[in-house]
Amino acid sequence: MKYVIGVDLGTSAVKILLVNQQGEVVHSVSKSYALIQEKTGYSEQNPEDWVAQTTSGLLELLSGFDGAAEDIEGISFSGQMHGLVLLDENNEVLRPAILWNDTRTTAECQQIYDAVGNERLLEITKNPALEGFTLPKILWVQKHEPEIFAKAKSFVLPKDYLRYRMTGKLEMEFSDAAGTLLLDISKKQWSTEICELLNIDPNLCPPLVYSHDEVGTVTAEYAAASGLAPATRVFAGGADNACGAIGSGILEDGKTLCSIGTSGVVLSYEASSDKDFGGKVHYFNHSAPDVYYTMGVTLAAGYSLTWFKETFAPDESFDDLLAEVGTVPVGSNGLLFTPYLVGERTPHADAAIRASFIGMDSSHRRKDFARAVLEGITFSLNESIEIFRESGKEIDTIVSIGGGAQNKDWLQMQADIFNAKIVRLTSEQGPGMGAAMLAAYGSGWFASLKECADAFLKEDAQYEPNPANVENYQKLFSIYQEVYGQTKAMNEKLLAFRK
Ligand SMILES: Nc1ncnc2c1ncn2[C@@H]1O[C@H](COP(=O)(O)OP(=O)(O)O)[C@@H](O)[C@H]1O
Ligand SMILES: O=C(CO)[C@@H](O)[C@H](O)COP(=O)(O)O
Repeated sequence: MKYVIGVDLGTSAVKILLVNQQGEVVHSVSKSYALIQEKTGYSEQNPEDWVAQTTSGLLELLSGFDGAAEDIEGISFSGQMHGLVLLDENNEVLRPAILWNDTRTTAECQQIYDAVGNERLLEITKNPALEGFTLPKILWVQKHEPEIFAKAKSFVLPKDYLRYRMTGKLEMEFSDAAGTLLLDISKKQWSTEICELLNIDPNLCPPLVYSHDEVGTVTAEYAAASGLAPATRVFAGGADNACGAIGSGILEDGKTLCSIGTSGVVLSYEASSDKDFGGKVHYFNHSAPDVYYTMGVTLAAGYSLTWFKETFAPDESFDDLLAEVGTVPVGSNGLLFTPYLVGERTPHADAAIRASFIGMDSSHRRKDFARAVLEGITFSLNESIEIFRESGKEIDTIVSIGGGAQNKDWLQMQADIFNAKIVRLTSEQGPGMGAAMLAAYGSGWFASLKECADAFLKEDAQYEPNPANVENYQKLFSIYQEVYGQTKAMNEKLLAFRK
């Protein structure tokens, strides 16, 4: 039997899947790492932690594997998007990585609009300047840490750095490059125009490859450290949302995905780059060759739940914390939560907004708060679904993945709030499975990713919307939508009091 490995370098943890030729996950390991949040709006990680935890995860995975390391034909990656890893001339990391949920760069977004112009930026990149994207982070380092920036010879994204440490070779692939705001997404080339307008040396941008491209094999040094065989073929991999789409079979028109990880995403397949969403949703290159996807992003989706657990139930598991949410009625007995803990992206690109609980009553107990948190996250994702429906997309079935797909009450809530059938696959680990599928396709096991998806992906359960709940949630959703406008100015005044 032959195998492939999919490595999902997430924000909360690296998840490693060993997958056989039938698409079965025969072994998986997860290793977590911390976020560094020194100030409000800041979010960083140490790239060495990603490497150390992946290496230790691979060692654990291989020690529990009864085949030979040589049976593992290929490895590929899925990575948290947009995070800036700056490297010097020896490819040494110059500073901690600045992550996708770091929103310190509002001034740099304005700098981009001033230099490039809103319309031209949209023409080239198909996206607006958002704090989370990589280019504003590069400009922030250029302005605030000039001595570090002077030493920078290249930049990569999180999983590209991890892959570099395995192969000794530096590349970026199209699906992650799309989230830098430096890629001409239709031409699939770095935009020298944007680089010149912002005084960025285009040589900082690494060579571009496709997600399924073989970029080398594992170095002898990394093989010795991880237990992998040196002949293991390494494939470039993709942005976690692009890989999540592959791992959920979002490979043709009309397919929609909801992913609740640290962030939350509603994603839709696009065959071409010529649709016009006016920048309301992100528009990126897929990890399937030469196609695209659009998506709306909730910055703090699973992160809101994690925050709630760590603050109010640090010693309990997610399952224990959520055990009673099914006994609380729709609407959490009048308690409403907006998940703006670190600002928001879709539909409100706003780094200053913060979260609210509205309607707290002395009768509310922890289970009401827990349900309100789940409902608020799901309402936020529903705002992206509304944008897609308003653009004419028909959304009647949604594949749900990520940590959020582990809870049955939450899956039913998604069906009721999205008013669509929710499908859960046998593995909710879409991005890791997508990465494994890129390795399987790259290794020549299948003629296309679609063929691989047909062989590997299986439905586990379906959740149908309950009409009475749908009606109540529609009323609650319109109240939810008012909260942003009602709290925006107050949050701006509170900015001065934040850490
Ligand atoms: N049993 C569970 N039930 C519901 N949500 C969960 C559960 N376990 C984890 N989560 C949520 O899933 C999130 C992690 O999902 P994951 O897809 O692993 O994220 P990432 O890829 O960002 O590291 C956590 O933030 C948490 O809120
Ligand atoms: O910024 C985005 C997408 O634009 C995030 O979706 C990141 O890619 C992180 O993903 P998770 O760790 O939540 O999976």
